Amino acid sequence: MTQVRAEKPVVDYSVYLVTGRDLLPPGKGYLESLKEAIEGGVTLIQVREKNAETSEFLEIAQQTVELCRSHKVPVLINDRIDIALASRADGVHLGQTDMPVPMARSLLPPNAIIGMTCTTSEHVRQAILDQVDYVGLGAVYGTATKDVSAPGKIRGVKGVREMLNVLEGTGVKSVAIGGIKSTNLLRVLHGAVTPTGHALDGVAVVSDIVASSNPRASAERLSLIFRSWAAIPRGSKSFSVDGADAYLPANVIKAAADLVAHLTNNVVKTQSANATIAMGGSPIMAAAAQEQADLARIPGGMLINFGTVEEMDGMLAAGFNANLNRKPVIFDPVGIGATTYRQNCAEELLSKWQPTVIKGNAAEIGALIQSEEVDFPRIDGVYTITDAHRCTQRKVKSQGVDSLGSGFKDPEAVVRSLAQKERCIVVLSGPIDYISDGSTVIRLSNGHPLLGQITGAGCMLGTAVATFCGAQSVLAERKGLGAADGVLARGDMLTAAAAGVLALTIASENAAQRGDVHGPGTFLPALIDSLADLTPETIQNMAKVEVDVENK
Ligand SMILES: Cc1ncc(COP(=O)(O)OP(=O)(O)O)c(N)n1
Ligand SMILES: Cc1nc(C(=O)O)sc1CCOP(=O)(O)O
Repeated sequence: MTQVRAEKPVVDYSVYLVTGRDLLPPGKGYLESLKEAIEGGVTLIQVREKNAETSEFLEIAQQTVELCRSHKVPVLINDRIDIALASRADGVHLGQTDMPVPMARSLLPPNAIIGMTCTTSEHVRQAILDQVDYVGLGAVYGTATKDVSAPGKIRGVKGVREMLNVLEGTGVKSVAIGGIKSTNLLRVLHGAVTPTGHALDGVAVVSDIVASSNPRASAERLSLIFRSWAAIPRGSKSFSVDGADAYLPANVIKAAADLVAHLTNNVVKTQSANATIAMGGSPIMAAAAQEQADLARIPGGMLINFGTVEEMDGMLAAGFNANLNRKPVIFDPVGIGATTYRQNCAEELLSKWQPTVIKGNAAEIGALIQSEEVDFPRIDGVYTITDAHRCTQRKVKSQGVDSLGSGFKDPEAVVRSLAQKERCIVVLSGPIDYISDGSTVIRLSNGHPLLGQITGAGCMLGTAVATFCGAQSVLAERKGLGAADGVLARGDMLTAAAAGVLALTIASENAAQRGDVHGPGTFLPALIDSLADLTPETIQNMAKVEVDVENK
């Protein structure tokens, strides 16, 4: 341990490599791999030796410290205070069953870095009391590097976010660990942010670097993603809002023949495909998991509508690959309130990928909020959602895939809250449509009652949002806007979601006015016609828009 330093070193936790010699590819030396990883951008090293005898562990630790000193990268030792002291490392990482932090602190020099593994919020609270320097939060995902199969060990991105909430205002740093790779890093970083903007200080990885035959390139990828993400100011808006005009169709573009991939239910496939074409998009109904990687490379939007919940593998792969390629993902959790199975599926999907937009009716949005808040009681298929802050009761019923009842007492608060929690745009459909990014709420009052008399109108709304978000992201990319790798979808997705809702609801008003429309049967084809006839000017003239910006 270097005794001369009186103050704690400033540690960059961003790309934290935990070693694992057993994972090295054949022919790759430990120190060779480490050096390349450091050159690629690793900022902190932990020597983790689960099978070595003390003498071997010490030798490895000493060699690591020597190499890392010359690169000015701090070294921590997993579990063993004695090895940390003997190798003059910068500190230790302790697990829940290792030596208690106060005892470790009393043995180590005052400037030693101490990190602690946390799997629950309670662990985090204790770590704060113990004044650790940082916490390792996980496991985020399953991993072959360590046995995390015990119940509750895999926390997902939401679990990490929950633990981050506890850290707010404490100054204790945090990294996430477990199954993190360059392919899911951006999704982890984006999802693990609290409503006030508190985010991870870094990510800890083993296999993504150690098992690589090119650890320099692997570290560079992780480092680039982390830095691009960190460069985006959290809490800042990607747009400025002066009033409703900001959402009117100077911004409302017609989709320019970009691909809109649909994983949608069998009931609405034909009409959703026709609606997409009418809006200028190019639909593909593609549900197989095996084709999602190819599809995601084509610019446009990705709609995941689980109306008939049959293709879970396809939906898991679709969102994951869309995130990977920065394509907007529109999630329509049709009928999620109807069965526990659907709720579990939504939970699984949202832990695997980050939606850009969640679109649902009152029952669907209510069910999603309920699954976020454990103390929302569910009573006989009626969701009684108690807002702990306001002590009000709101009731939204779910029956089949339709919502009953009048919706929420405070829809603005609901969409804001869900958007903040899920870190995406939320569209709550109904007689008035509410759209929020967690701060701004847009209210749109267009639409016609005939929309409620045809099947799949809600699904077509999802299609319209996906078409406009897809087109917006393609245009943003073409203009070179927001091309940083740190964003999951390029372009102003709030405006695009509003544009999609306006397109369908205004088209419904125009269709209903036609002389040849006598009821739902004649309304549906007229609606497709009206979508095809829409112009930005029509939307501009007919849109009923109000915007509410939250002043924090
Ligand atoms: C950064 C980081 N976080 C968590 C762990 C896990 O530590 P622990 O719980 O002590 O388990 P083992 O690593 O000892 O198996 C870690 N090592 N690093
Ligand atoms: C060492 C470790 N600790 C974990 C925890 O959850 O506490 S997961 C883990 C292994 C992480 O390895 P990889 O990056 O290869 O998935």
